[in-house]
Amino acid sequence: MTPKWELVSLPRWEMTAYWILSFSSHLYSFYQLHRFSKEHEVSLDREVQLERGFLIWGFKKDPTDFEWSFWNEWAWQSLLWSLIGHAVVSRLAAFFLPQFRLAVLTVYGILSAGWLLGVRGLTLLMLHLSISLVVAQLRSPILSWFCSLLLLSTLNVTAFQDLQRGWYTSEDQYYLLLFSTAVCTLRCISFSLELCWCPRKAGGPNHCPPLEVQGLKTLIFQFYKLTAYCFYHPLFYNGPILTYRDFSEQIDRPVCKVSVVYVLSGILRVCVWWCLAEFMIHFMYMHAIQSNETYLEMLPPWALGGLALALVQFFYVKYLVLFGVVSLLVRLDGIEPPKLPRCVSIMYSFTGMWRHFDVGLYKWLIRYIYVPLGGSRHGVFRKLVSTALAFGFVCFWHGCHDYLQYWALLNWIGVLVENVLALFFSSRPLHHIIVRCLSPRMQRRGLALISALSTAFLILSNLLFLGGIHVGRIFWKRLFVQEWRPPRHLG
Ligand SMILES: CCCCCCCCCCCCCCCC(=O)SCCNC(=O)CCNC(=O)[C@H](O)C(C)(C)COP(=O)(O)OP(=O)(O)OC[C@H]1O[C@@H](n2cnc3c(N)ncnc32)[C@H](O)[C@@H]1OP(=O)(O)O
Repeated sequence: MTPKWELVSLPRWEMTAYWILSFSSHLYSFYQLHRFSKEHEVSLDREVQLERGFLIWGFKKDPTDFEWSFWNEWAWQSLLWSLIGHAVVSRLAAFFLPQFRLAVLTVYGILSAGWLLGVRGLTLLMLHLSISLVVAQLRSPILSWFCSLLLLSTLNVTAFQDLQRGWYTSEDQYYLLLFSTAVCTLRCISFSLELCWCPRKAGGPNHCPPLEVQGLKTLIFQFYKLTAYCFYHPLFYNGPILTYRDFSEQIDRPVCKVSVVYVLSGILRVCVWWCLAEFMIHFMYMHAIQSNETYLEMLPPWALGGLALALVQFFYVKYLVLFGVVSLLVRLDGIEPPKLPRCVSIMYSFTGMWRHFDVGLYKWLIRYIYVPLGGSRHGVFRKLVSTALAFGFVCFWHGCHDYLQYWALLNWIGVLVENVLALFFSSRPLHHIIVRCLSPRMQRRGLALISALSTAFLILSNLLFLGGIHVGRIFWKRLFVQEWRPPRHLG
């Protein structure tokens, strides 16, 4: 058996010192980025049209984070009201028609989706669902996968994109359809694979709702279940993703009694996160700056660090808001949502990052890709392949752009290097030497030192995801190449 590392805690004064150092360097680098934003406000305004700010008096606001502006606009326009409507309908149905609650929620979900996506958008989604269900009748996971990937790839075909754009008066409506179709595909994959595996499972009726009996009646019943799962309103547009198994096990539970304090504290928490995200884009124009290479080259070192931190922190706070709102509603329906993302500033490894950031997607990837391909229990080669295909799928699902391919490759390498290092340091002779030469506290400090390297590459790879290739390239050049070169003597 490989020996295990036991990590002890460090003295309290030392931990306090690290927290203070980390916190103050965050704040100082944000302040430097703020100064840079203010100094270049006029030219940034000319380039990206900063908006009139409202949160802090006299400040402008950087509106160039597409996802944030997009969901905020939809939220105020309609989504907030339809989500509140869902909560009311769900409560009323639980009270007056408990046995038909799922049917009521399904009708509500379909009507809400149709209201925003139109009849043609709704028909497209129903077509995806029907095709997936028909293929799943063959009970072949490979065929189901093939069909889902084919459906997913249609989202990137220009002719289909143009056709769908033509259905709407605004680009935003098209994007709403695109996002909901992409998330729906994940649900279709989940449903189809559960259906394929169902007959083989010994789980009994709890784990295996009556999907395995053949016949038209069953097919209609399955379609109803799939529609209820895909059109469940709180999770419909943007997730987080729940597997069909988790959804079907929990949706029939009686809705929980709501304490007003619980709801109000949940709403308050989301409002605080929303204000924090808005504060960040009023205080620092990080998205406008990252879109222009000249600014990236000009940024002083602290402001450059501040930019990287601000980009990843903003992404985290954004997802606290987006997932936080729907998680609150989902919990009121008696369903346990995936945990919210963990703060990115306390992440120090690739492995940990993906376990704790989008927990719903992680569980989905583990259940439908990683474990079926062997995962970590069938040798190194299977682990290499399973990890590659997990990242490969995420890259494909996001559209397979070139910067996503680099992101997936770097993350794959990152996860593998961490696994190799963990094996290396746990190997008997080395473990023995380390335990003899280093005190438990020094072992922990050593791990922290190694993790610093991992963290640096983790930030770099995710900057590629958030900003594209040019951002990754300039950060690589400025932080990893230039900063480590010995200074040249003049004269
Ligand atoms: C100071 C500032 C720092 C900032 C820091 C930067 C942060 C910057 C953030 C910005 C964020 C931007 C960008 C985000 C944008 C997206 O959110 S998109 C991202 C979507 N997510 C991904 O792409 C992640 C893809 N990768 C993964 O999900 C995981 O790495 C993988 C590939 C599944 C591997 O997971 P893993 O946990 O390493 O796998 P492993 O431990 O081997 O196995 C997991 C479990 O399965 C079990 N298992 C494995 N194989 C088997 C088997 N054959 N049979 C049964 N069970 C098995 C294991 O026992 C284990 O069980 P538990 O220990 O959990 O009980």
